Amino acid sequence: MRQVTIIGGGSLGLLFTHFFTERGWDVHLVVRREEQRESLIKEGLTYHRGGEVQTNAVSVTTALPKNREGLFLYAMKYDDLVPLFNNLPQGPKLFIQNGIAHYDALQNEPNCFFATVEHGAKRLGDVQVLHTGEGRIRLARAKDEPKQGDILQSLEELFIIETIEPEQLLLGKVIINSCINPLTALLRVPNGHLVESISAERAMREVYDELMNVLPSMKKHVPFERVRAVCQQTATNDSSMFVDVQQGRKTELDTIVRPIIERGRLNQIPTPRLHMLYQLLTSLHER
Ligand SMILES: NC(=O)C1=CN([C@@H]2O[C@H](COP(=O)(O)OP(=O)(O)OC[C@H]3O[C@@H](n4cnc5c(N)ncnc54)[C@H](OP(=O)(O)O)[C@@H]3O)[C@@H](O)[C@H]2O)C=CC1
Ligand SMILES: CC(C)(CO)C(=O)C(=O)O
Repeated sequence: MRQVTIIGGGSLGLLFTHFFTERGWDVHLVVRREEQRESLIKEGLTYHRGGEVQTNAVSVTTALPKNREGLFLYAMKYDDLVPLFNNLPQGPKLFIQNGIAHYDALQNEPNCFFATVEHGAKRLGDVQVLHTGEGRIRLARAKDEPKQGDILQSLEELFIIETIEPEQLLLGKVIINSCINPLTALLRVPNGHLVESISAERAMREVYDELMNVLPSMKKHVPFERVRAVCQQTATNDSSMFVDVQQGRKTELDTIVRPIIERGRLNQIPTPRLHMLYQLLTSLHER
């Protein structure tokens, strides 16, 4: 049977637990808190989508079980992933975080795969997840990567497996997130505002142009029109960074914006706008 171990029982971890369970996989979830483990054992995991509600039993522990085979899917945020870098299992590992700092750290590690998730999910407490938006799950398989035939093939029912460098795939999302997330978080507006206000759109364009100075080869993959389209398609959504700010949580700036500033610094390309956005948002949780 196809086995997957999902580490992290937050919004995406619970969504993927549901996705794999309903496709008949042997799923095991690793959560951080005993309280969440007990609730999941007692109540199962409930998935909500529109009017649809499904509850399934979950196999769950607070520590990574020994002797699990198959895929290990890491579903926590970047900051919580960093302490695990030195203790990753040997088998195939899949990372679905936004941003790119995890790729920068793990790119030379064997058996690591990287995906971007365009679905939206919101955890409703410890045992319920709301599927807020459908989208693609794109998994990068580099051209020169040794064949991981079985494991990648078995993911095809859920993921789009693309022959693309993981860095290019992740940068595509980083560009969109860098244009939209910091500005919406600072202005405290939903995504649509960035194309509804002339001045906000100009500011977003300036951020985009600065990103393209650092990543010129990405312009053809993510033209400015694509960023505008995401703002329009998600017009009423609050970006994840705006939600983090509303809830007083640390944002994902260190994996979304900071790696671009670093790439600029390495190539002597100034990034004053990104630097300013980074400083302003960082200051919010330094109080
Ligand atoms: N939510 C979404 O719609 C989307 C999210 N993403 C990306 O996916 C990543 C995860 O986001 P999301 O699911 O929303 O985040 P959440 O904050 O909802 O969930 C993260 C979960 O990881 C758990 N966790 C942290 N450290 C560990 C650990 N060492 N062992 C086990 N569990 C751990 C947390 O536990 P605890 O509950 O105890 O804090 C929490 O439940 C982010 O990079 C995000 O940007 C990408 C696309 C869409
Ligand atoms: C695409 C976007 C901006 C949608 O809100 C997103 O991924 C996020 O909020 O992090």
